[in-house]
Amino acid sequence: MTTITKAACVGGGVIGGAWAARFALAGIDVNIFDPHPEAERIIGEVMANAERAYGMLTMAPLPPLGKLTFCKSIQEAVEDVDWIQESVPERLPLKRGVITEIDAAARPDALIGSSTSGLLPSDLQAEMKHPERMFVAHPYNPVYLLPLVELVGGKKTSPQTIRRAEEAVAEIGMKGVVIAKEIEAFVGDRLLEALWREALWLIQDDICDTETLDDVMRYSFGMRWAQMGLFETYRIAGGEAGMRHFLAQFGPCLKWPWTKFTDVVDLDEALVEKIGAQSDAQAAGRSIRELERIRDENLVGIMHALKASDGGKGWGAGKLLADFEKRLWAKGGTPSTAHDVSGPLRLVETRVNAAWVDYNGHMTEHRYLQLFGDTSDALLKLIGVDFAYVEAGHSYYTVETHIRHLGEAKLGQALYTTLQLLSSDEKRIHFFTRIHDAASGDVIATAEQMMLHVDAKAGKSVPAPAEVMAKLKPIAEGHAKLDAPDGAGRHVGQKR
Ligand SMILES: NC(=O)C1=CN([C@@H]2O[C@H](COP(=O)(O)OP(=O)(O)OC[C@H]3O[C@@H](n4cnc5c(N)ncnc54)[C@H](O)[C@@H]3O)[C@@H](O)[C@H]2O)C=CC1
Ligand SMILES: C[N+](C)(C)CC(=O)CC(=O)[O-]
Repeated sequence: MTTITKAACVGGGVIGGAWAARFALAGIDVNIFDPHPEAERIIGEVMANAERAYGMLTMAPLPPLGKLTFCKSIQEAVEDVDWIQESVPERLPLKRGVITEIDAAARPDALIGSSTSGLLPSDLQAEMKHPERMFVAHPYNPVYLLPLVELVGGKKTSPQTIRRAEEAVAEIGMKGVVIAKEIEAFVGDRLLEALWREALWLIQDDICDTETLDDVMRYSFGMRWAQMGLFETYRIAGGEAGMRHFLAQFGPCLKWPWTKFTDVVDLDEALVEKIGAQSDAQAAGRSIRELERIRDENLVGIMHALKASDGGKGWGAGKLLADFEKRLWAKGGTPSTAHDVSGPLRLVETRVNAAWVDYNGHMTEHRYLQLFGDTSDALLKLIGVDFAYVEAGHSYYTVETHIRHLGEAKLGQALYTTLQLLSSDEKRIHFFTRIHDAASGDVIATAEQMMLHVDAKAGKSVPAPAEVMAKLKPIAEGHAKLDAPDGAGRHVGQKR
């Protein structure tokens, strides 16, 4: 299994910055080289949006955020990393020069992916000493949310490189699709170019403006394409007779004058200005960062819908997200060292991200419950109730929660949680969790909760097995010596 422990991004614009966010959110440290004087600010803003998006995307325990290091040269950025992603502007001589420089400084076993949207990998690797480890890894914007990477090898790329790349991107929640033969623009951009060319003609010929064209897409086939591609969609459109009927009915239309595919519109000054003005009007004053946030919210919603599809098994990008989360749950929260049971267990470290903040400017209610839930999940992992245990048919369910809010948590604030067992037996675990401000240690919220051990299929509580009880025992014994927490056993009510 190929995993990336450290990555480098050469070029940190729209795509390089979002690659950096994808890596960092998967817990990978990233070196960045980009000569742009404001690269750090720009990537910082992309990171903020990406963290906000992941806060909405998943409740699975993300690894600690990878560290971003801004480097002064390509050599410094790439010399000690496993994966280098080149994302400099789309010009062959520039890209080839940069990739050749990366090749000279990188470890011979490091993988080198190019974000190019259409250049041939054979052309990019032409001057490399170790071309066998170079390939196209073409992502889609925003790279931190859209999971696809087209993996395209050149004449000198080894099959092993493509296999390693496929494995490595899977580990960061992406779907590597291997393109069988190199061709300009690969698969995705060939399709997009065809659509884009036709769209430009429709604007040039005053058939519609940019907003109308976008409405035609987003209220119709745009919605379809997130969940089924062209062929699966058209199979259904063929009715009960399926694809063959569809081809018989609509195949001949391709010969009618419905498209102008062979002609490329002349993007002269007038057309550029026309599209620019229509696009400005469509944006209605929203900044690019605002539009990115709206786009991200929509994409997260779509992925959540797809995750619930096919009777809960997940579909397409939603199934991929579910599988990624399984891996995060399997890895996350697993204690690396034995816990000291002479005090409350310190279990979760986190930071308030933008998606957690409400209109009052502080962490919103349900995110407290999420943190309490993450903490009880961490306790369960500690006593052997992990993903495999749950899949085998048993689990703990929370049956009662009492939360007290004692302070506020603001955007970016570092927090940690501690958990104290109050009592336990074969069926029940009664416990008290505190959320602390990481800087001062002050308690900002507490929860008293009860969990029941259940047989999930039978839908009833049953005694936990001996191996779980054996792991629970030392914690229970240690915590039996502690004073009852202030606030335990409280109920909601006014003093009369
Ligand atoms: N923007 C998009 O929607 C997509 C772009 N791509 C591909 O990603 C690549 C980058 O495109 P964008 O990020 O959109 O461009 P961009 O213009 O936003 O970013 C390019 C960055 O490269 C930096 N740069 C220029 N020369 C450099 C050098 N010698 N070394 C290091 N950095 C250098 C620039 O300062 C800039 O920050 C292109 O190959 C493009 O085809 C791929 C998928 C989608
Ligand atoms: C416009 N583009 C060719 C750079 C687009 C892409 O390469 C993929 C995308 O994200 O649309």
